Amino acid sequence: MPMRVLISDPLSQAAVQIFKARGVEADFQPSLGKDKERLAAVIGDYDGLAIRSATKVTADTLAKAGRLKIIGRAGIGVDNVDVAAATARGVIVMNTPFGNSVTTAEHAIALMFALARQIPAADASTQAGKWEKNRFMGVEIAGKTLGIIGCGNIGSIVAARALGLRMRVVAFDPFLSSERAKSLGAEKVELDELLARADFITLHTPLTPQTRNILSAENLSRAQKGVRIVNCARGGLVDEDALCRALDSGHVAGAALDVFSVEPATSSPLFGRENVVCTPHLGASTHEAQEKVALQVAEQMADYLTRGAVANAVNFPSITAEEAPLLRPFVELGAKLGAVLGQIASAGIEKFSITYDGAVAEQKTKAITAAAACGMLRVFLDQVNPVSALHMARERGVMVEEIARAVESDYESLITVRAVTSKDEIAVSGTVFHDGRPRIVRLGEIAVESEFAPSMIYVTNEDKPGFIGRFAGLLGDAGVNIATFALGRDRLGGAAVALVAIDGPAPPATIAALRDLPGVKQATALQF
Ligand SMILES: NC(=O)c1ccc[n+]([C@@H]2O[C@H](COP(=O)([O-])OP(=O)(O)OC[C@H]3O[C@@H](n4cnc5c(N)ncnc54)[C@H](O)[C@@H]3O)[C@@H](O)[C@H]2O)c1
Ligand SMILES: O=C(O)[C@H](O)COP(=O)(O)O
Repeated sequence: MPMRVLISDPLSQAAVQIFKARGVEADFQPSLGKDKERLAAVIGDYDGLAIRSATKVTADTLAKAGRLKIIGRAGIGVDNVDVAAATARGVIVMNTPFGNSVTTAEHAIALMFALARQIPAADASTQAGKWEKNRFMGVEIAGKTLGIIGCGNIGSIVAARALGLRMRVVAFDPFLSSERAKSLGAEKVELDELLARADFITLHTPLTPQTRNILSAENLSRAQKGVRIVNCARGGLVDEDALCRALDSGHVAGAALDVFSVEPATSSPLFGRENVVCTPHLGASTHEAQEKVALQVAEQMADYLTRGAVANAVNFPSITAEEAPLLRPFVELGAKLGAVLGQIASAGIEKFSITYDGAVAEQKTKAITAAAACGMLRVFLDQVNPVSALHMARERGVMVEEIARAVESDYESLITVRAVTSKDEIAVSGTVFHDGRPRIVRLGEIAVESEFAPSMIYVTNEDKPGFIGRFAGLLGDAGVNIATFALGRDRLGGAAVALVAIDGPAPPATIAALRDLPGVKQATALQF
């Protein structure tokens, strides 16, 4: 069945062409996203959902999206998607982090000029035939200080443009290094200093618990009298009621807002003021930006749906289309090793660790770790996939640890999964040979080499004469055909393991009988 994608927001039609060219069916319904009920009614038919900011993907919507594998945001902010709920359901959420940055930075600069020269009000007055030349006295931008709150992709582009306009730039961003600030030509400052020095403040952070109301009543009062504020990032960064009061008192000389705490913003106490300029979330709305984000999101989504490549996902590590085939055998190995661990564990798993030795340590190990955790959890849970596995492990209190070491071993690449249970610690190691087929090479500390088969029996026993004959005889008497038989022991007369591939699932009665054989410590049926 071909993959199907729903485009539920007004993306450029270029996205449809890309999906088609890549063999993915695309349904272009650009206003559907605004209608929650209709979206919930149809979402179950799709493997992918391509959106902008109007479609809200809630946990309820996701609960109806049984087939959904990926949500692609043609833009930057994914705050209209319940990413935690998507992750828990194993749905990849990806965005296009750079496609509209220049356009949005340009909108911020345009809004700053609109404020400085009161262009919207002057335009309305002039077109009303008033010619009020003396009414609109502006402020020059050159020589003024611009305070940038959030100096990531868009903030840095704004900084570069502002320096070109001969402004001084100060930036507050806890994740901006002084070196990076210097290379941008900006001065890194704390928020209080920015507030005290800026003539214009522009916001470019996501909306997070830390940034919500970052321009609160208190912080607005700390800003210079006559400050002008631009918000082209997210509604909620500025306390809108406090801003109204600061505009009323004249402490804030003007504000230009592209985003609002409630959108669509069809009424607001901020509306109708001469010194307030508003646009309807137009930051990303240029032909160029929309073409870029639509093409990029369609490419990324098609790459994932058809080739397993992951780019710009906010809830999964990136894997390029070139890396995907190289990674695949290790992902398969990880999943199978995890499945062994989950099936042989005799008590609840408290900690899961995975160690990468040799060449594999250079690969995208996070994807392998996710697959291994998924393999382990799938023994206990139906609804888990590599995207949701780490979330589900954490939710169940299982600590996950990943260790990558460039050490040499007997194998070019060696992966060891280990589980600490409430009773003991168990470990399984494996590798991928040049034939691309994963193999088990160690169970605990005992070397034993075996390929994976759909049905296997795992036995640990005391190394005593006659055991193998009794074991094979019991299987023969039960009509269980042995395909391969791998044995290992730590020392003569010590602990031994057997890994037996059989043709068809092991009958439970046979496993029970195996457990009764003298010297057997554990007998477990394995399924892959
Ligand atoms: N109006 C629009 O149409 C439009 C268009 C594009 C992007 N945006 C929004 O603009 C925002 C910024 O986008 P970006 O691409 O620059 O993102 P980005 O991730 O590159 O940059 C965000 C910056 O904010 C900083 N930050 C985070 N928490 C902070 C805090 N508490 N205080 C100060 N700084 C903090 C981060 O360190 C980062 O450098 C996003 O929310 C995005 O959704 C809006
Ligand atoms: O985060 C973004 O990319 C912007 O808010 C753009 O939103 P839009 O795609 O709805 O214009």
